[in-house]
Amino acid sequence: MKEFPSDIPLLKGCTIVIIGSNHQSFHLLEAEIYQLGRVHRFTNHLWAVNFMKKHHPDVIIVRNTSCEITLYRLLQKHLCPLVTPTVLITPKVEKVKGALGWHAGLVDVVSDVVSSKILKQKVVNLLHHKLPPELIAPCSYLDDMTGAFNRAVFDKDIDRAILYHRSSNKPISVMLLNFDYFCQFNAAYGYKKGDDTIRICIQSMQMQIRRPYDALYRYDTNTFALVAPNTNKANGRVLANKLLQSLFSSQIEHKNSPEHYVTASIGGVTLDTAIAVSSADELLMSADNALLSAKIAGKNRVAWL
Ligand SMILES: Nc1nc2c(ncn2[C@@H]2O[C@H](COP(=O)(O)OP(=O)(O)OP(=O)(O)O)[C@@H](O)[C@H]2O)c(=O)[nH]1
Repeated sequence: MKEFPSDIPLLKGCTIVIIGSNHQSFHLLEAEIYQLGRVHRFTNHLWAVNFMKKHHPDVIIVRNTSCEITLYRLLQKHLCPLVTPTVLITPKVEKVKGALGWHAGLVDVVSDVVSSKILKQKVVNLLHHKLPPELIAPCSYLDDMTGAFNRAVFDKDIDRAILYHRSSNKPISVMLLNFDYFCQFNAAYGYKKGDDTIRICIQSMQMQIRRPYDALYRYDTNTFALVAPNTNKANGRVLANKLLQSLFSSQIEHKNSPEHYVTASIGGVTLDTAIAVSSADELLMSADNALLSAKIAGKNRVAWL
């Protein structure tokens, strides 16, 4: 078998993420991968997802005997389709092959009895065929300023969330969060400080969002959307209040706000059996109306429809 030399410039500095249990037999299998570039290994898939949001890997290898499908769904949710080639190593190749993931960047499913040399060669081939960055850039899925998912991802996810609700009957809470008195903030501290403040606030809110399928998106300028599947109205309100509480307790000075600190308002709506909406637009209009009620009622609060 002809091998690509692994020291050619293309492979230098590549980033490979391996996700999966930390068993000794896997170390043997993965040993050759470590020669290819910077390898980051995670046993916790959420840590891996957080890492990958910041440092876009060139290849992902998922290795987990018990829950490949759950793990893969999670990757599918958090990573932009087709951007990062993903190889799944599993004892159940045939089962997984027919299941899912192909449209989301999965390029190969290999058995866990594959040899380490073949695995390495597969990864090298992927690195060679990876799209150049200028072609990948338009597929970006994160908002550059805050690291939240961007509007394009939101538009797809909200439609998917509504379909999921229809087929499962499980509730979905959707919130719109808008910073208060932000025009005055910019006027007092400058636009650059305004940008930095939005970034810090959103990053600290991300820490409060613990459930893996909850996601935060930049919806429009200084408005952010949170979609929380399997979350009823009561729990949605709890989460919204937790976010506002954490923002307020950060005590970021805002001398032109009556609260003296940066605050935000949230409008929420829960899609459940009591509410029938025909489209994402209708759902978002309800969340927007709730946001307006929170603003009219005095800001720094949650209003729910
Ligand atoms: N620094 C900064 N400012 C932004 C950004 N996006 C929007 N803004 C500013 O936010 C202000 C608009 O926010 P609005 O929510 O419409 O109005 P507001 O002044 O916050 O008033 P309320 O929402 O009623 O409290 C404008 O001054 C925008 O320039 C951004 O990315 N960075």
